Amino acid sequence: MRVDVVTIFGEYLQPLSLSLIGRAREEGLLDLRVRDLREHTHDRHRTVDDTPYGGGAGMLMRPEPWGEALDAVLADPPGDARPEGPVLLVPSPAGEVFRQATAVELAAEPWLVFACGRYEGIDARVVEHYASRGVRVREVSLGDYVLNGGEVAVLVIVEAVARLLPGVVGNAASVEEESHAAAHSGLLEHPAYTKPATWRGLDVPAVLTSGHHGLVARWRRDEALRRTARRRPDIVAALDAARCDAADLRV
Ligand SMILES: N#Cc1c(-c2ccc3ccn(Cc4ccncc4)c3c2)n[nH]c1N
Repeated sequence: MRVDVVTIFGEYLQPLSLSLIGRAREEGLLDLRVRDLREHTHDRHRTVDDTPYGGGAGMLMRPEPWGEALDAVLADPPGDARPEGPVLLVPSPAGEVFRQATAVELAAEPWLVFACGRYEGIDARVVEHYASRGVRVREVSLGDYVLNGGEVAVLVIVEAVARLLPGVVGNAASVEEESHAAAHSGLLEHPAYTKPATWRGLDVPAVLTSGHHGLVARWRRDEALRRTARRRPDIVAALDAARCDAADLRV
């Protein structure tokens, strides 16, 4: 997978050189390229922002540098790019919420491009322009809280997507068994334990040392349901609704 990131704070993305994602880059599973938006400014102060039309607090990012930067990225496609080009991801507090299902979708793409805004965001015509040119543009949000820019979202999204690529996470089965994984029917993960069997007076649940795989599976499922019901009633409600829909289809 090729990933291009346009940003004014490239050093924010240095964590993507570490650990599993760093190794994936070294092994050629992930080709991550960070590009400096300021290279597409032409004034002495390398200005990327200006005041918002209509007034309001803060500054917005000017469209011209973004147009030049994104045109340059799109003019340099990877060999396996789809005919329809990349998915252009624009982190934004007003975006669709990024979920595991989004990560699964994006992991099937050969090329992702991120436009990392700062200040109060990017002039809206940038998204409008590239969408009108047929680029698949998605404004995405990490959730209902406010960050200072898009770089943190890129760290999260690149890690969530890259770890789904074959060969990135050593034990592919563990990826399948995690919280929110489809194989787990979207439930939260059950509690997990390792040695010692007793730690500070706390014992590992006896069923897990029983050697009875059926009972272990049942206990894990029950614990996942219990934890999900307690912490994420929204997931339980969505699963119930989906089950009702499926039942309606069977009538
Ligand atoms: N993804 C994501 C986000 C962001 C986010 C993303 C990109 C930018 C660019 C600039 N800002 C700052 C800003 C802009 C407008 N309103 C308030 C703050 C950003 C925030 N905030 N919260 C999330 N979940």
